[in-house]
Amino acid sequence: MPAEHARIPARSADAGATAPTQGVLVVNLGTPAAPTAAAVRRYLAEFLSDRRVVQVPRLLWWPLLHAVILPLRSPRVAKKYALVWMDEGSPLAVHTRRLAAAIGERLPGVPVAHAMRYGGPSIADALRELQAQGCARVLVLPLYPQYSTTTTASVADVLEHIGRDGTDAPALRMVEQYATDPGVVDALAASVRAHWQVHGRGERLLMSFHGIPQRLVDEGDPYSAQCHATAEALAAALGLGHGQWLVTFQSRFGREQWLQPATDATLRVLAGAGVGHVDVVCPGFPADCLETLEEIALQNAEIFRAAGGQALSYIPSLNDAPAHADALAALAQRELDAWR
Ligand SMILES: C=CC1=C(C)c2cc3[nH]c(cc4nc(cc5[nH]c(cc1n2)c(C)c5CCC(=O)O)C(CCC(=O)O)=C4C)c(C)c3C=C
Ligand SMILES: [Fe+2]
Ligand SMILES: [Fe+2]
Repeated sequence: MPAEHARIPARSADAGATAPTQGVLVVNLGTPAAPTAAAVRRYLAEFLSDRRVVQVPRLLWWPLLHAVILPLRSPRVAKKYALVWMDEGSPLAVHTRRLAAAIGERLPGVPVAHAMRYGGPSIADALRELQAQGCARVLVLPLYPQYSTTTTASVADVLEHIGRDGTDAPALRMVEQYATDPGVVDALAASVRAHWQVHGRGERLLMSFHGIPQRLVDEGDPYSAQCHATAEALAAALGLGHGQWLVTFQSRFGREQWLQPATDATLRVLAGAGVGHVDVVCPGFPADCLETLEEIALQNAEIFRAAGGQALSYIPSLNDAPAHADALAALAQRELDAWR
């Protein structure tokens, strides 16, 4: 299934006869610059001010965010970041940077950059950089395999603004989703099999995706359906039968009903039912981050053990694995070829 893409108008759409130089911009969510309360607060302030992420009316949300949520949450979350921080920085930043470089190695003659939706490097700066390298057209590849209004559409918002604000910018297209891209699904399946070879096979494979409010799905957000499509494709590639795998949703934020079933509650149920070993893979996270390394591999592993389970085995994200870079470079190349 080809990745869908949206055309985003840009002022400087090229009209020349020679093929314009094409570039690729890999975009991820963003992450704090340091595992400190101050840096986490700056990051969360930008992230949680995005109307795509929190839809509470601003008059209510702004005071609640700045007077309650940021002061309470930032120091607590900073301690979690500190547990998974790498020598070169936040895992999300490190893996995104490495993956973009690996994609670039596979696309000779095509400049490849990376950017973050929140924090830096900014999408605007990265596009200026690609333009300075001669790119008249840039394919934007958000590292969100499943489309959501909370994530992908927020990247599109930024691109639309850049296309409209009158500044000279490359022509832009965006990959909207690649939930069942065969190359990525095969890379995921190979990574699960490799993990089983080294660590043995758990009694269940739990596929845990980041949640969103159920209300958004009711309003038409295709995210949940695409998570299930990814999971079905991965289960098929692994030859898993009914009962051997489950889809769950993690990282709930706020008091609203989020997508069900929840990863932590499911782990408690499995442990209570006598399941000793579970494997957890997070196919919605192309790069390891706080939500995989701390929430799943540390916190949920502890929840599972405390509920009577023996071991939760976390299968890392694909990160800059060669098969992952191969698949995303091939996806980008197909999109670039179709844009000639
Ligand atoms: C699959 C991608 C993601 C979706 C969909 C998503 C929705 C979403 N997230 C929040 C709130 C938070 N998410 C946080 C961290 C975080 N989220 C994603 C991805 C998706 N989020 C990633 C990759 C990360 C990790 C970032 C990192 O630095 O490693 C956080 C920050 C951590 C915390 O304070 O707990 C928040 C907050 C909402 C509200 C939402 C949908 C409405
Ligand atoms: Fe999130
Ligand atoms: Fe979380």
